[in-house]
Amino acid sequence: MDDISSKDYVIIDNFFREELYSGIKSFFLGKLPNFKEAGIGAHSDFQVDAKVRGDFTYWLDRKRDVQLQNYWDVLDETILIFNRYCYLSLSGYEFHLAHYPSGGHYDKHLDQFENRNNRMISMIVYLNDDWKDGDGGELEIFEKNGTSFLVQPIGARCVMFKSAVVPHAVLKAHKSRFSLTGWLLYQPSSVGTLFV
Ligand SMILES: O=C(O)CCC(=O)C(=O)O
Ligand SMILES: [Fe+2]
Repeated sequence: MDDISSKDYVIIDNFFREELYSGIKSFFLGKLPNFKEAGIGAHSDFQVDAKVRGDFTYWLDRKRDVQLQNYWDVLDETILIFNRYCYLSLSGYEFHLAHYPSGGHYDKHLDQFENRNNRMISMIVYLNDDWKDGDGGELEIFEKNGTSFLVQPIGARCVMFKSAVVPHAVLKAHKSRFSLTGWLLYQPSSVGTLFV
């Protein structure tokens, strides 16, 4: 929490215990046939542009995806911690599973949309069991001082950052890259309307 206040981001390894990790991973693999090509922007701005991003996503729904109950519990706890220690007023979230096939990437961007700024915290947990140097797919985080650094998408690693101020990119993956990515919102996502 101190890191996200001072540096705008935080990286936490082993964010999920083993059992939760494998539950989420098998849920992910089961849903793979239902993933859709991801777009950029919200509302009418929504567009699919493979030049900008090359991932496929599956939006989660707490009521429908009850197999993820333990994950929803972790999320509730995370939101409570942010509200208590960082004085945020988070009251909702939106999450999707993401699959970058080999060759997939995401150009440098911010996670807040121009016409919808309720995304406060971006939260990514990687689901890649044996990611190695050379597999690509690193998350590049751009810091305030103009430098950037790379984060390997290794299993159970969680990256959180302030959605409005931390530019980031996903470098080209050289094999399938899996993640659970979402945003903690200061209003429920229905206010800004979801896209699929
Ligand atoms: O998967 C990642 O490392 C980042 C994904 C991302 O930037 C996004 O979905 O907005
Ligand atoms: Fe992003």
